[in-house]
Parts: sequence; C-alpha cells; structure tokens
Amino acid sequence: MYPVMLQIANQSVVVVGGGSVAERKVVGLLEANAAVTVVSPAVTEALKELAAKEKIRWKEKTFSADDIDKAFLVIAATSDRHVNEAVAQAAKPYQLINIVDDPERSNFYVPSVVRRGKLTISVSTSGASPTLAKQIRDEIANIYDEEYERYVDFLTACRRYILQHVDDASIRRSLLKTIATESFRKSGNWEEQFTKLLSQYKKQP
Ligand SMILES: C[C@@]1(CC(=O)O)C2=NC(=C\c3[nH]c(c(CCC(=O)O)c3CC(=O)O)Cc3[nH]c(c(CC(=O)O)c3CCC(=O)O)/C=C3\N/C(=C\2)[C@@H](CCC(=O)O)[C@]3(C)CC(=O)O)/[C@H]1CCC(=O)O
Ligand SMILES: NC(=O)c1ccc[n+]([C@@H]2O[C@H](COP(=O)([O-])OP(=O)(O)OC[C@H]3O[C@@H](n4cnc5c(N)ncnc54)[C@H](O)[C@@H]3O)[C@@H](O)[C@H]2O)c1
Repeated sequence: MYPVMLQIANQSVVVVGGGSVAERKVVGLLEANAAVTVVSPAVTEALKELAAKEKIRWKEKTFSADDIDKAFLVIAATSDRHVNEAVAQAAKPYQLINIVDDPERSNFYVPSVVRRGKLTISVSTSGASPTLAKQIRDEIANIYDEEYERYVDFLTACRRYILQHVDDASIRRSLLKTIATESFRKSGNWEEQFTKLLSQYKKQP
C-alpha cells in the first residue's frame, strides 16, 4: 500500500448505500470538503439531515452503473454483497474505488484518522484489523491533543516568515528545527519565544 493525501475538495464522490458504514465514510468525506452524492433507497437519520441541509445530494434509488459515471472516487457501502460487486464491476480502471466488504476489489482503503487542523495522522493495518487501527488512533489522539491545531498554524506562519526573512541556510534550518521541538512547544508563549530566538540570531556576528 502507498499512503497519500488526496485533495478531494469539490471533487465528485459517490457513496452507494446509506447505512451506518456509509454515514461514517460520508462524514469523513465532508471533513475534506468533497461534493458527495449518496445513492440508496433508504438512508440513516443523520444522512437525511445532511441531504435536507444540502450538504450532500441524495439519489433515493437503488444503484445503477450510470450513477458513478462522473465520479472521481466511489465507495460501495451497501449491505448486499452482490450490489457492492456490481459497483466494483461498473468502476473504470482510473476511478478510485473502495468496496467496504471486499478489500481485494478496492484500490484504496480508508484509514483511521486524527485531525488537528492542518495536522493529519492516519493509521492503517491494510485491512488486517480495523479495530486495532481505531484503538491506535484513539491512543494517538490523546498524545496529539487539540492544542496542535493552533501550534501547527503557528508553525505555518513562522516557517513562512523564516523562509522570507532569514537568508543564511544553516540559521534557517536551526530555527525551523527549534520551533518544532517539544521544549519549544511546551514553553507556552510561542510568539514571544520566537521573537526572542530571532533576536538571538540577529545578534550573532
Ligand atoms: C478505519 C476505518 C475507517 C472508516 O471506515 O471510516 C475502517 N474500518 C473501520 C471500522 C470497522 N470496520 C469493521 C469493524 C468491525 C470490527 C472488525 O471487523 O474489526 C470496525 C470497527 C468499528 O466499527 O468500531 C469491519 C470491517 N472493515 C472492513 C471489513 C471487510 C473485510 O475485512 O473484509 C470489515 C468486516 C465487515 C463484515 O463483513 O462484517 C474493511 C475495511 N475497513 C477499513 C477501514 C479498511 C481497512 C482499514 C485498516 O485496517 O487499515 C477496509 C479494508 C476498507 C475500507 O472500509 O476502507 C474504521 C475505523 C473508524 C474510526 O477510526 O473510528
Ligand atoms: N469497511 C468498514 O468499515 C465496515 C465496517 C462494518 C461493516 N462493514 C460492512 O459494510 C456493509 C454495510 O454495513 P451497514 O452497517 O452500513 O449496513 P446497513 O444495513 O445499515 O446499510 C445498508 C444500506 O445499503 C442500502 N442498499 C441496499 N441495497 C441497495 C442498492 N441496491 N442500491 C443502493 N443502496 C442499497 C440500504 O438502503 C442501506 O442504506 C456490510 O456489508 C458490512 O459487512 C464494513
């Protein structure tokens, strides 16, 4: 397996099926701002609500091959193996396809994810044990808490500043390294510490 980060914002995604597994995948897809269409005669309450708020499109019908004609990415999440297999058959070789009950027919798997703003941590067991992936995700979520969202935003701004204003490559490297250390992160007032660091470097002959 080859891990990647997909830019899926505004891309057309079709989820076939509207049960609890489809709902979980839809929630993850919306976090990535995908344009989601659900094809299913029945859907969960949460999916119904998302359709009512126009966060997703719901085609209230059973699957037919033309439903995925223009999809960049397809997820087959019905409870009927034969329908999921029909979705796999209908997919073109260049479409990204995930069959939730048949990893071998899928060309990608969905990992378990911790999101902290720009920081994304994904865990996969390549299908060996989604339960273990979820457990490890929960452990990681405790270590990398909500503070990381603000911290990574701070690092983004500092890095931009450093790349623009510090010409010396070794000072640049050293600054980028220092602001990403645990001791810097735990120092509390990041802006103040960063200003201090910069002035130390400026003082050097
Ligand atoms: C990570 C997560 C992401 C997500 O779905 O969003 C995800 N499964 C999650 C949970 C979960 N899935 C299952 C259980 C029940 C307990 C168990 O079986 O262990 C639980 C636990 C629970 O629900 O708590 C059952 C299951 N899953 C698959 C099969 C088919 C098979 O193995 O053949 C079956 C048997 C179905 C059956 O016949 O009953 C297959 C896949 N599931 C994957 C992903 C992909 C591999 C990921 C990897 O291992 O790296 C892969 C290959 C394809 C795919 O779906 O992409 C999500 C955690 C969400 C979170 O983080 O909160
Ligand atoms: N990959 C995973 O993460 C994972 C986790 C648990 C279970 N599963 C598997 O996922 C499947 C779905 O589980 P669930 O709990 O969401 O099931 P569910 O019974 O809650 O939902 C099934 C959905 O499929 C829809 N459906 C049925 N026939 C259809 C058709 N012809 N066209 C379109 N939609 C159709 C139904 O309307 C329903 O909305 C099961 O086969 C289960 O084995 C996968």
